[in-house]
Amino acid sequence: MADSVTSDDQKFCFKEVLDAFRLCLSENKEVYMEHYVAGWRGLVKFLNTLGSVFGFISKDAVGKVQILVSLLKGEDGSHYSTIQSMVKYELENQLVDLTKAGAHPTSGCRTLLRLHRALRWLELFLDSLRTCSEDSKTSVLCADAYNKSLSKFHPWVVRKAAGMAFCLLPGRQAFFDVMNVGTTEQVVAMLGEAIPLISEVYQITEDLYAQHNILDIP
Ligand SMILES: CCCCCCCC/C=C\CCCCCCCC(=O)N[C@@H](COP(=O)(O)O)[C@H](O)/C=C/CCCCCCCCCCCCC
Repeated sequence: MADSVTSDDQKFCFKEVLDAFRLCLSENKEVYMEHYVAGWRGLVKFLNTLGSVFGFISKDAVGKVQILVSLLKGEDGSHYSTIQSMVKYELENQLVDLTKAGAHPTSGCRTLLRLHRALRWLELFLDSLRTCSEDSKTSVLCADAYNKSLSKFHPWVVRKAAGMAFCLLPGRQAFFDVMNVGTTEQVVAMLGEAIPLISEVYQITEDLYAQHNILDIP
């Protein structure tokens, strides 16, 4: 794993994100933290190509990825090898603030929940990018996906700032070019591979959090 999640010495390549999410699931459907975090690092790399107006989003995502990487590399790292083991360990050891913000603002469960909610936005956004027409506006697709998912967890000021940033998104073709995959047909095919993987990781995490009643960690 590279030292810095902000390192942008490598060009973004969507295949990296696809590979990370492909490696995320174990045979018995546990979600490997190392690959989950690698998927997010790849996505942040893409976000960083969009310019400083997206800096506040990138900063938040990078901060959360860094928290998870620190836990994974820390002395209790063995408990963080999968999302399932993290939830078990943190709940059994009272390391999560369950009802109100308190002693554990950077617990793995809380931090991952924020990224998990954003993963639903990603799934919806990628699906609309995959199926949209050539002249569709990415700003509208992104806002629609956001309004159907992540926005309900954000206060007005964040929703407003995100909405303004979306207006500055490049067009669909520029998106596809930055993905570094090849022709439009190849991009669409790769999105078709990635979306079910992302969706499965999302659903397994959602079910796990629901089962432990931790979908509302403050
Ligand atoms: C062409 C295909 C590739 C598409 C690649 C998309 C790349 C997206 C990369 C990262 C997505 C950003 C993930 C943001 C995580 C946000 C987590 C969150 O909800 N944080 C809030 C709550 O945290 P706490 O305060 O409770 O700790 C925090 O308040 C948020 C602050 C920043 C604003 C987040 C807005 C998110 C908008 C959705 C992402 C839009 C990215 C557009 C780029 C296409």
